[in-house]
Amino acid sequence: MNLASNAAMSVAREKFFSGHALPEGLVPAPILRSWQRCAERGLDAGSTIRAEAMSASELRVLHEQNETLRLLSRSELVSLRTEARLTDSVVILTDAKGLVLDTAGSPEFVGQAAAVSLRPGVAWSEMSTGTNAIGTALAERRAIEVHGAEHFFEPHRILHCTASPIFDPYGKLAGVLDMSGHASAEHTHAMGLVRLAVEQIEHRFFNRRFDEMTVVRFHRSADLLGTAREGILVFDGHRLIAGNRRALHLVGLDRKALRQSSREEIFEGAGLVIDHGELRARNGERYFAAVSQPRSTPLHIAGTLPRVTKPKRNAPFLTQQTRTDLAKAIRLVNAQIPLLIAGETGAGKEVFARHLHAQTIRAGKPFIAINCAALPESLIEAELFGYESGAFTGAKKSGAKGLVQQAEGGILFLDEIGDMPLLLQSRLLRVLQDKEVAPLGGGKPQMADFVPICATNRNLNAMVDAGTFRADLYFRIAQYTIALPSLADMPDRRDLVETLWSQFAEQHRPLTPEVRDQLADHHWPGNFRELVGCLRSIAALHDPDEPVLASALPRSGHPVDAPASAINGDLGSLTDMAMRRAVEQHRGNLSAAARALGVDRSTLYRRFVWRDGRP
Ligand SMILES: Nc1ncnc2c1ncn2[C@@H]1O[C@H](COP(=O)(O)OP(=O)(O)OP(=O)(O)O)[C@@H](O)[C@H]1O
Repeated sequence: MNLASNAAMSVAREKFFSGHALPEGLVPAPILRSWQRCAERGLDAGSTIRAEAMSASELRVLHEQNETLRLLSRSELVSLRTEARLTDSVVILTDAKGLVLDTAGSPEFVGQAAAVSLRPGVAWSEMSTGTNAIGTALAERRAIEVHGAEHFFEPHRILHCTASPIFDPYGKLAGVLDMSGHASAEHTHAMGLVRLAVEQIEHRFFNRRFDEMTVVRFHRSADLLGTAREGILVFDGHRLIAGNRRALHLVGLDRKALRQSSREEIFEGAGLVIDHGELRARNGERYFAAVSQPRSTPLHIAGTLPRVTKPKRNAPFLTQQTRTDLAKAIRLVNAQIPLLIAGETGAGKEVFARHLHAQTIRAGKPFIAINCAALPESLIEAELFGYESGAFTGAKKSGAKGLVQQAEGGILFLDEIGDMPLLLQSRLLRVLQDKEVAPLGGGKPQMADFVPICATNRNLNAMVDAGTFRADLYFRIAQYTIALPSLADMPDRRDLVETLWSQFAEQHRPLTPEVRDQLADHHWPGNFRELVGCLRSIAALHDPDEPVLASALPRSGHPVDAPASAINGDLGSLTDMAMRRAVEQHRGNLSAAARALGVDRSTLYRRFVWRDGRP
């Protein structure tokens, strides 16, 4: 700031703080609005600022509450740190209330910044710290620079701060990224750098959990699709639920439209048509577009967006303990620490692992599941590590990528790890140790970046003692073990039955307390798999308006009284009947029958192929 503007600022402050007049035209409008807000709240520019710092344990809680934001911002903080060191500045990440989470940058300036309380745990909202880039960006909900004496409080005159709010995909404030340096230095690029970094962070938020939505991504250049420069709109059925700045700008909307506007309004309103990978606007502008549909809906790009109904993918039922375990597991996976999930069959080990994956920083990357018990021993090695052309008789000419390589950047879920043959255990151990994998047939080793999550329903410790499981592999994969409870050990089974029923039979009448209690008290050796299968079958066999009678439920030795056709037998036969009916209707096509019933194909296999020996 030059001498003339310094003088103008002195006049402006004098006018404003003496209460004589509003210094309109002498200070930028957003700064003046901020001064007014501060004055209205009774802040006194001449008083000393009391910055209340947090205790170490309070700061730990704050960090935990903002774990996702911190993770998604980490690489931006690291890359801006270099720039900050060059300009003798500091980069600051705050939460949505302006509480400082992390700082990085020039060690000298970090020291000086700490003297004016720019340190973790301190609040930089306008109401606590007066006009400043963090607080004012939050209040104005836009990027802002606050220079020297534009700060409300005198001691902050030494600062030049640039900040931008960070929004999550749903338009909610998630935090602020700020760069602060000496007011006397040049900060020409600060605004550009902060904006770019925030764009990256906001884009990273979209990598998470939109599998079940229709996501439209577009950009003028095909090369920039998939980068932070693309526009993104996310639809849940017909409703616009998420979007980034670029996309909202193109369709002439702001964040307030999220959750309010429908796909038809937006596309018709802006005259947009999606056709063969292109998004065309009424004014003739063309964009390259990629549309991803909910996982189970076939891809369809031509014409306007297809109508899709959202398939049901309910959040799993978790006990209080499992929720606590999940929070820990997210942190461990983010720190690349292998996990072991132990639990009886059907206790939900894979469901838990998938739910966990969706909440880690690897969410946008693959989740590759392999059941070590289901693959013939001779194939596991090739399946896991891939092979070069001609590696063995029957190998594909082109060779094949192994599951380990397919899991690149994501999670490799090794189910029934106790069933992995000893020889392969050594190979897996080497891959985990070296973080490198060489395809069969003498292929060149390649770096592998994945986090292994193993699952077992066997006692691996006992297997180690018996010499059937390698101790060194056990220590490697079981750095942290999560034990999922069997249904019999769950404290809140009534709640569980009600929740699952409302998910799988939402059209049906609620269960009566008597029926619910009987289901909750029943012993389910197949755990969730069995209970869920049973509830689905009951729902399939009952008219939604018909109450489920207690007599239709399992009680040892009690006949099952199903509606329409009386079946004698226990709950198993009720389930069997629904399954057989579905298999017949789909002429023996197990995949189609499983889809219709909403169960895994493996469930039908288990019941028909393994038990009866034929479908
Ligand atoms: N927490 C849960 N909430 C609701 N349903 C669940 C939950 N966990 C599992 N299920 C249901 O049970 C079925 C089996 O779960 P999953 O395959 O995760 O079990 P598992 O422990 O991996 O079994 P296995 O040891 O036999 O491989 C799922 O398809 C789902 O329908």
